[in-house]
Amino acid sequence: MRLALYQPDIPPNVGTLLRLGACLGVPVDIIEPCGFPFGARDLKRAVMDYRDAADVTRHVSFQAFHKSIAGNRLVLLTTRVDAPYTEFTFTESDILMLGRESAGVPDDIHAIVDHRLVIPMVPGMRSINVAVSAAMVLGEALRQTAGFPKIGSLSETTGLV
Ligand SMILES: C[S@@+](CC[C@H](N)C(=O)[O-])C[C@H]1O[C@@H](n2cnc3c(N)ncnc32)[C@H](O)[C@@H]1O
Repeated sequence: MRLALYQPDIPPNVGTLLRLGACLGVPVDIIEPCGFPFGARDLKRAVMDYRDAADVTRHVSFQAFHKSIAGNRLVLLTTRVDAPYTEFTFTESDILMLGRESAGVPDDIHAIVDHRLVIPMVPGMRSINVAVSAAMVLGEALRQTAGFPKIGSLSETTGLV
């Protein structure tokens, strides 16, 4: 399982997602251009010292990213479909892609992904925060594929939170 962030706009969201990936052992792909310098202070504040544990790959473009994942299913989380993620069968090699906070993904990318899933919302609500969306769906995907780290396999805690 991997997470992919399409041209993220908001540094604290990226920091939160890198921390999530570090804690769950899930690599994160960043599809550039980001809407901020990658070393932004508020990204560092959100990722804290989990940055070194995060497995991050930055791609210069969607095309470069797409080429690098050939053979894996690209699963887009989007508000524009009516296929709930709770009814989807995930596989270990799936890549869960999140759209940019301001605009999701463009139509051409929406059209070429392998699967599109929604987190069902109350009518009239626009969208859920991107990091919260990722956490919800990643949790279900890891549960289905027995992909969570094993309890007891984690290294000793540092005393930091
Ligand atoms: C703030 S939302 C972007 C909203 C944007 N207007 C759109 O239509 O995608 C950022 C990203 O979070 C994810 N997201 C937010 N709410 C979601 C939902 N209910 N179902 C699936 N993905 C969601 C999507 O990947 C989305 O592109």
